[in-house]
Amino acid sequence: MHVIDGKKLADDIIAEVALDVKQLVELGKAAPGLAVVLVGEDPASAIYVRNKIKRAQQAGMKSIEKRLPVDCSQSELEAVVEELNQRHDVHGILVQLPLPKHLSEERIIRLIAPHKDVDGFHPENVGLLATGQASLIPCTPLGCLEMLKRELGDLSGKHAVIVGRSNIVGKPMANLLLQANCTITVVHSRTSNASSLARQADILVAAVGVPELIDETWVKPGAVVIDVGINAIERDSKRKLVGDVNYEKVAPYTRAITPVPGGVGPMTIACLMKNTLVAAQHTAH
Ligand SMILES: Nc1nc(=O)c2c([nH]1)NC[C@@H]1CN(c3ccc(C(=O)N[C@@H](CCC(=O)O)C(=O)O)cc3)C=[N+]21
Repeated sequence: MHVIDGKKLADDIIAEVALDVKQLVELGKAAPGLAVVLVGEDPASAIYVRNKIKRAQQAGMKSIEKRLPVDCSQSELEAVVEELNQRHDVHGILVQLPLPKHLSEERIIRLIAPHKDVDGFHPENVGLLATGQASLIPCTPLGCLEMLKRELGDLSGKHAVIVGRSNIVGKPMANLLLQANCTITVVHSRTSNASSLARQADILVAAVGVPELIDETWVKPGAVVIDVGINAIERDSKRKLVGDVNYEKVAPYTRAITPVPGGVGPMTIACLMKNTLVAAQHTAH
């Protein structure tokens, strides 16, 4: 068994991106700009945004933050996105999700210019991914794929079981792995025999947001386990981050496993920087 070091891999990717950014700038182009839109103040997003700002700096990118009050209106938020769509110094736009209940995520995502949609959530990018065409690919699944390829090389013929069917992880993960010639099973809350299906997996991706749901009864010995969950829980009156996988119980049976923290999280941010670089490379400015 070995632990996949997402932090180290993310550091390597950021260093590569930084070199490419330097080249762009030497060619007389503007440094890639990444805009993050935050509605309201939630402590978990605060950590995420802080990490993104730090990584953008390391990569030599320009980082722009737009903060809106939790009670802002749909049209106020739309005006911010429209302004960012127009700005030549902004190559990537990320609207932090989830949005407060009174705002429509679908309408906001549709409004983001597809070539600036570094989350890969716009229906145009979703459709391109589903049909195997180049696109901006959601950061978390992209980071997971990178770790899987480094671990296993060619993924052809592997059986991947994905736990969770969200638009931001489960569904794009299934499409990406299908593209990589895996056989895909997606299990979710209505699946009757989820753990026995999971036990057939060569690759198990957990993305449900239920702390430590996956124990050793879900895992075939020698499987590669990717834990996407980042759940803040309280244990022994201390705040702690745990994944969707019960790491202590599962790790001994795996070929390789990602830890939480230090696994998928840092890779998500590294892929966000990579997507922003790609978006900048594809524009004339
Ligand atoms: N439009 C949108 N796109 C997102 O990608 C998105 C989002 N909204 N909303 C919130 C979630 C959450 N998310 C995280 C990414 C990295 C870490 C991360 O870097 N975690 C580190 C550090 C944790 C820590 O510092 O304590 C780790 O797991 O090691 C965490 C959380 C992206 N999200």
